[in-house]
Amino acid sequence: MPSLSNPTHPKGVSTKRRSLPPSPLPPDDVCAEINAQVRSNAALGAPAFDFGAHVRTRSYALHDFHLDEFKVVAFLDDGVAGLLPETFRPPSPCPLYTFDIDNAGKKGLGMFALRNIPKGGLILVEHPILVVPYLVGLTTPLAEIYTRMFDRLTLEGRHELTRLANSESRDHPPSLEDVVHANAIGIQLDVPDVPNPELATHRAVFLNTSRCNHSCGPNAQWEWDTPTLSLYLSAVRPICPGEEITIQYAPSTRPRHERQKALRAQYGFTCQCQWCSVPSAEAVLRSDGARAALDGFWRNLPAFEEWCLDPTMSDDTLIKLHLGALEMIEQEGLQVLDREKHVDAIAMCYGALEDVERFKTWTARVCDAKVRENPSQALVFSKWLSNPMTFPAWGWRKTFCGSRARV
Ligand SMILES: C[S@@+](CC[C@H](N)C(=O)[O-])C[C@H]1O[C@@H](n2cnc3c(N)ncnc32)[C@H](O)[C@@H]1O
Repeated sequence: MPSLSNPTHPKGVSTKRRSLPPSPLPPDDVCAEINAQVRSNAALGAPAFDFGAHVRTRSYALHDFHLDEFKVVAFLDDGVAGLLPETFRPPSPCPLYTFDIDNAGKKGLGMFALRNIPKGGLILVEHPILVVPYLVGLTTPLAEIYTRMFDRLTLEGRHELTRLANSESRDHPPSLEDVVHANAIGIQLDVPDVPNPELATHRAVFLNTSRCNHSCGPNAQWEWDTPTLSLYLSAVRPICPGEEITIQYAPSTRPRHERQKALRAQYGFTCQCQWCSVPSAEAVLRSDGARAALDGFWRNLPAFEEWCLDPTMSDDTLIKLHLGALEMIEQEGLQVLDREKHVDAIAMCYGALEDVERFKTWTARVCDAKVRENPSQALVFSKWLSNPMTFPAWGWRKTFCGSRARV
């Protein structure tokens, strides 16, 4: 694991600009196919993408970033490279001895916890070894670009990179392109505000995080941080020593058959996670139902203000819905879905019902959760905790719908 503790790092030296010549315009059918793929991919956020214009306006260069002892090689659009900070800030210190890489059975290798990791606990902080655009707007073969990148890595970096998993393609020996595709994590870099900008999504390969297998009920999540050029991996629920540390490669609220289809199409494997291996058709139905309900939860939920004003809804309508969501999150291992929003909403409902005791219980839970991630918000909630009547919606439901049975 590289040490990440030095002060600031120079941005790194890029090689000559336009290290690859601009491409001729690709054939119409190629453009149409890529346009259809990119436009329909909600995660890329580019519904009007135009590959022809993309290729015409792209100019790339290779960059080396020397961060402490670690070398990052990036192939970047010039506009994107120009938006990177002049110096990268040092990331938070990396916790020691949180994980090991070990055998994960049919999934190959995996990452396993070496000690108890609390919910929200940092598991690892890591720079990528390679960064490439999600879609390279050049007709230069990708293999050529990857070879150039590979040649710039340190000996140790090359060794580690080639030991990562390959995609499951059986029809040719694994190439660097296979390794990148099997191991890349989609990070977002800033793009210039110009017509036909580069896509913000980039593929980044990490020597440790790329060992995390996928789970449809993952116990960890990552966050990308451009100012430090690093990824932060943290636990979304408590993790025990020996437990495998997993992340999600694709959103996990779709039904099982759709999740499996997407993972096969995008990554070439059949998911073996515990949530895909439930024992019976009934269990699959139950799981799919819960995931569908969570997927549409916020879209289908009556607004808090509407509930406060509408006497035809019962006092516990929203509370029951949020408690149900919390139960489904536990059942499906979907703590990645921000359960705190439900806790927050339940506290608000009790405030609107002037239920001091329950308002305090749930607000205390909100405070606990926010202390780490948003201390200034935690302060506001702790003010409401010590004096519930300062909560802005205090008694709204009671005022508008009259006094009703407590829930
Ligand atoms: C990013 S790598 C993860 C680490 C990998 N297992 C290794 O040995 O280095 C992705 C590959 O791991 C395997 N994998 C990850 N999650 C899996 C899962 N839930 N079920 C089956 N295989 C999985 C697949 O072979 C996939 O192509």
